Amino acid sequence: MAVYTEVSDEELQGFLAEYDLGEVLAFKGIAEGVENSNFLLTTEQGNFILTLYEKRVDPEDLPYFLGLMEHLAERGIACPLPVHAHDGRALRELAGRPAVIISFLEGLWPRRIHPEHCRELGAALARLHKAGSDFALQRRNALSVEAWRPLFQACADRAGEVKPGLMEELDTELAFLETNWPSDLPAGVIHADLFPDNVFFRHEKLTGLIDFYFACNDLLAYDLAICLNAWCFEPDGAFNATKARCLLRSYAGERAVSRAELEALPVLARGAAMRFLLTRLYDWLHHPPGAFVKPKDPLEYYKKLRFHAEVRSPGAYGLELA
Ligand SMILES: Nc1ncnc2c1ncn2[C@@H]1O[C@H](COP(=O)(O)OP(=O)(O)OP(=O)(O)O)[C@@H](O)[C@H]1O
Ligand SMILES: N[C@@H](CCO)C(=O)O
Repeated sequence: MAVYTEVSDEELQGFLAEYDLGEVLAFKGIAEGVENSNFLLTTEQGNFILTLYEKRVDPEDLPYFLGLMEHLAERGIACPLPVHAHDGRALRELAGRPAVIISFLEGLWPRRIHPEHCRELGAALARLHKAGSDFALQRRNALSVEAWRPLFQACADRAGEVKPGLMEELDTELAFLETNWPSDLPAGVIHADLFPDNVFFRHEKLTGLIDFYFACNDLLAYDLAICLNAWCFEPDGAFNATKARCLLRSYAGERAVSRAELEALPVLARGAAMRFLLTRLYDWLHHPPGAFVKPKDPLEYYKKLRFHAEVRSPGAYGLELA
């Protein structure tokens, strides 16, 4: 479960004295999530999430993530809003960690994806991209194509434990991606990790987007490719063209997708698969024995990578070139 740092009652009381949230009614750790420690905090003012940022979040990036949530929320995107303390600051410290209280979003993430979820997601992603277009801060994508070879090298000597011959195959694939990665497509703020567990729904209507801690400036269509991988494959590995069509068409209904973006979709989806394959492989090979967070399956993303490598035309994803 994702509570790496415990917070004592005294620490919590001292911390909350800086805010106008009233008395604490309940406080408990949240099991989901793997990166940070999250707590559900209920006060006289309602429900909130208290997050303590753990080692993998660079504190220098926090003003970008928090500023982005504020920027998007002000423009009508259903995302958490950081709560400011008396001194005006949202980013503070608790139990030796950078800490923030954010607003609580209603809804549940979907355990079984229906085409309607993908339709809702496509429109929300496009709105997020449009709302991010005038966000003033910049953050480079630290997990884009230049980062993949160092990650690959950090796994190279043990990847055969996961699948014989995997490294040889990934080496060839990486060389292809490094040569063919597009750079001249529309760019802006992307979420970069919009998996089902980061999107809340009620009765198939999208109610919120969370976890902006990989957000950065990169190609907008790359975000679409990440969602295609995370939402449009079945648990048995089969690609679901209906879900992809729903996702892409509803995205395109909100933000026009250029011909160049569509043509680049197969390579972007290969790259998106490589990114999550490598981070999962790294975590699989490097997680401490007995750690309570179960690493995610890297081979799920190997199968997605193989699928996209065979795609000859973006029509396979259900959007035709104009
Ligand atoms: N604003 C929010 N409103 C309601 N619930 C939230 C909110 N933020 C986080 N949660 C809850 O906390 C859980 C973990 O949050 P989050 O995904 O941000 O964690 P994380 O540690 O960054 O994990 P990961 O990057 O692995 O998804 C979510 O699954 C959700 O249950
Ligand atoms: N969404 C990521 C993990 C958290 O960032 C994955 O499924 O590999």
